Amino acid sequence: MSQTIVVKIGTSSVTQPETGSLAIATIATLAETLTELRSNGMRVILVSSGATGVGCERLHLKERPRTIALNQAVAAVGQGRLIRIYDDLFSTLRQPIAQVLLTRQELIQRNSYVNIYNTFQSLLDLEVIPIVNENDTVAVEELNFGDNDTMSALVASLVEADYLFLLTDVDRLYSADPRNDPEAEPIKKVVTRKELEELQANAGKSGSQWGTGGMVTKLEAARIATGAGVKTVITHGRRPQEIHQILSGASIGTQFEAQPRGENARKRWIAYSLVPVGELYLDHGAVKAIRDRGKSLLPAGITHVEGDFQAGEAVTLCDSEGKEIARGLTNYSSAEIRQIQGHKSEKIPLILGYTSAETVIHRDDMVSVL
Ligand SMILES: Nc1ncnc2c1ncn2[C@@H]1O[C@H](COP(=O)(O)OP(=O)(O)O)[C@@H](O)[C@H]1O
Ligand SMILES: N[C@@H](CCC(=O)OP(=O)(O)O)C(=O)O
Repeated sequence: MSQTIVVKIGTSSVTQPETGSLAIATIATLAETLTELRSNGMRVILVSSGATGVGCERLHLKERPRTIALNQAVAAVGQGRLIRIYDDLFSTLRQPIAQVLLTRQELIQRNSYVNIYNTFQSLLDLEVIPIVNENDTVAVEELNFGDNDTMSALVASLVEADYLFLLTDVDRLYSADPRNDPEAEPIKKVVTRKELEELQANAGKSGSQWGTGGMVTKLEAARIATGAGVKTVITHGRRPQEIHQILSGASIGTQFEAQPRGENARKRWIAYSLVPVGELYLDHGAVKAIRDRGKSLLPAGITHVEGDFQAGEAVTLCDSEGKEIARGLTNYSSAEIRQIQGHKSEKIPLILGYTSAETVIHRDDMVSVL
């Protein structure tokens, strides 16, 4: 079976830091590298940022737009220009590409998530390189990604990629932001979940002027991707050709080992793509049953409900101290759960006048925190 690789390139790499104009040499080398990988039989997806940055340059704006409407308008200007450059370069190399614009909303909806999966498979079977970006022009504020790091990890999980490359404007992750701290130590390898969580706890929040995420979102992307069995590498975007050496085992960038791809695809969708809209607080017995024995959640173990949600939406399950232990899709709305919490399942028809399910969350619809 051929390998699948997802390469994400940030605004800081597709544009010139001084002028904001397109970094043509970088994009050309990236196109050559990805075309070579494709010709070697790999399935390749490119996630490219830059719509807003390129739109700003086209419209002579000196900084990123501060209002949503302006950002959406500027991204619409830049995206066309960006894809045109990619199409020109890849066409010269006789490599067909496709533009795929996604929103978080579509990755939350199970049916559109499955549709996106099928579309990617068809494009990859056709030996096309899909070029993905967030559909900034229609994304709503409460549910946008903002940066493409998280989205590229969800795409890598969706297609069960072997590798995710996060190309940025530093050569790897450091113990602190190297722009501000000359003593920052390079980090070459991250092997365990615990090491990754410690890095996440220490990560600074600053990014470059045009990028949005900084290292915080790259570490979150690494958590999602490695949890889905995808090896993840943070490396310099100005040298895309190094992807070849990394695939041959060279120690370049920061390399995160993949965890075993344990959960099935639907459970990964619940764990990473959904955005929980409420919280259920559980008593000690329910926490133990779920965490240690993988049981379903019954109304008897619920002590408190936060938020307003409908049946079928995603919620977080918390212990009595508010620590998340799992998340899942609820069979009842928040209003119904407030009535049945603390009661045995056989009381549900007496209280509500009907029963939708014995469980509030069935174990098939639940994942423990990864
Ligand atoms: N611990 C760190 N190690 C490396 N870079 C860091 C770290 N913390 C913050 N950064 C900053 O993150 C920036 C890259 O993030 P960002 O600008 O969002 O890039 P991109 O546009 O590629 O997504 C770097 O220029 C660097 O200044
Ligand atoms: N979708 C947006 C991504 C914004 C952005 O700057 O992202 P990144 O450079 O990946 O931190 C765009 O194309 O402008």
